[in-house]
Amino acid sequence: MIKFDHNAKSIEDIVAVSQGEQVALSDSTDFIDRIKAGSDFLDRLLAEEGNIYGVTTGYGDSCTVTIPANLVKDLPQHLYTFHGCGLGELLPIPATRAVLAVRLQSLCQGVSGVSVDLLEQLTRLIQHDIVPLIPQEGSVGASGDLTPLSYVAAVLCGEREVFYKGDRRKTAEVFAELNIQPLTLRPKEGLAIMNGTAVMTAIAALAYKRAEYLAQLATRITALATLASKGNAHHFDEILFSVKPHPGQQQIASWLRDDLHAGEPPRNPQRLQDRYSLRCAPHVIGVLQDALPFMRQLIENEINSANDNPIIDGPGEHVLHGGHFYGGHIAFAMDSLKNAVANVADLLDRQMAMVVDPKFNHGLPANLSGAKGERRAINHGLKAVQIGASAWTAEALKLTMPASVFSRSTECHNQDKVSMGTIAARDCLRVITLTEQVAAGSLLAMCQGLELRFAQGDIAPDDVSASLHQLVNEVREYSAFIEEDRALEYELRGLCQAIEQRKFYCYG
Ligand SMILES: N[C@@H](Cc1ccc(O)cc1)C(=O)O
Repeated sequence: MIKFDHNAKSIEDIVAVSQGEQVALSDSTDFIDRIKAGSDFLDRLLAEEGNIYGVTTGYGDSCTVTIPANLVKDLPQHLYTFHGCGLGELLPIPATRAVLAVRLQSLCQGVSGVSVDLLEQLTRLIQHDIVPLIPQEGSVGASGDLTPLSYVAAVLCGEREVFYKGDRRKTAEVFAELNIQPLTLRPKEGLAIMNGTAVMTAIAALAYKRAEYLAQLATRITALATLASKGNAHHFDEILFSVKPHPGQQQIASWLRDDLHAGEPPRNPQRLQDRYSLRCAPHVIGVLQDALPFMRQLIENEINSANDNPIIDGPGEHVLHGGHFYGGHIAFAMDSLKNAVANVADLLDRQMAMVVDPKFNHGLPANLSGAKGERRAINHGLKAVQIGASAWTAEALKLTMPASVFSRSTECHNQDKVSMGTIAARDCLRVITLTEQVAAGSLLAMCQGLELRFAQGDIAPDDVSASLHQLVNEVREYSAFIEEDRALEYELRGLCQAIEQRKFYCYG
């Protein structure tokens, strides 16, 4: 159970909610007073001065338009209605639950001028697992995720559609069934829901966890690849890495040493220098590992921020106009993360290319085929999986073009510099999915390679660390050693799902 109030939430909290963890809204008087201070101040200001941006004016470039008093109450509904123009695929359900949690956390900071009723309604959606249908496209990520978040606003008010208990339903029907009253948005509340970075930030939180796991899994795959290709474990030597003090890179090298039991480096190693995809693995995966703490800081700061405009300082009685809906930090995090992750895809793809190729694999059969005798002639082992990995890697690399550099001036040049953070986040998630596919193919190849070494008597099973045996055993629950050709799609899909769900035990 995750309690929402003004206290900070971690990436892990958001991921837990995305996966179904239950939530509650704090009922502490301190918290409720904090929220009420903002909405009460807005009420007073409206009564006394009668002029607040986005409440009695049009939005964005239309802020010079004055709203007649009798139409002020209709304005929030117009905001989410005219933004109901999202296109593209729907956001998956877990990501949408994360969006709800991220927006709730931002509004809980108590500086968006919203009512406790609104926070309760948002909490109710998560509690009943009522998930708005949100089309993914149409946000420039700087006036917040206005268009996708309009779907959250509309659903809170009983409009548009939701997923509920596995079905796509009209929100109004589901609310009626559960006796939930549609919300009528108060002045400023439409803006408060929509004028922020919740969609890109939610996707970023999910991407972070998967990328963090990929750094570990790629390390363990590299250990298997080193054994399968008779590589030199002393490339990961402790003294060697002590003189290049990137902590993440050192961590990867240390994990590799543990997995490979590498002891004192021999004076005359048989193989002096492996190719870079083995020798420089800590230098490639290490970039991702070293980037993670900074990525976490960017994402968690955004989760715990008031990303809205205007900011309502209830106790101090200020309405502060700014640009906190601008998703530049998430855009940078996602543009950078996808680059670091795609490099890991490329590394694994190169390792696989080496291990399946009898010109480079130091004595393993072509394509790692496990077939025997004359049947070798018709069996092609992992040939097509390796071709697939090349395609998945190319697609991942192609998507590394930064989105943030494609800022367009939009909305009558009011939004003349925007973040494109949501596009960056969606690309990052796609790059991660493709890299997980490459990792799945690599797992098949490296487990097969190691077992072939056992069969050929090149390596004694007892000389291999328990951690690597455990990974091979776990992989074998999804896919057996390949002796005769078989169509591997469903086994690969199973492995991909297991990777996405972080099922294979890595380094704790
Ligand atoms: N994000 C804008 C408000 C806005 C809202 C909706 C729009 O369609 C455009 C602009 C601001 O706070 O300044």
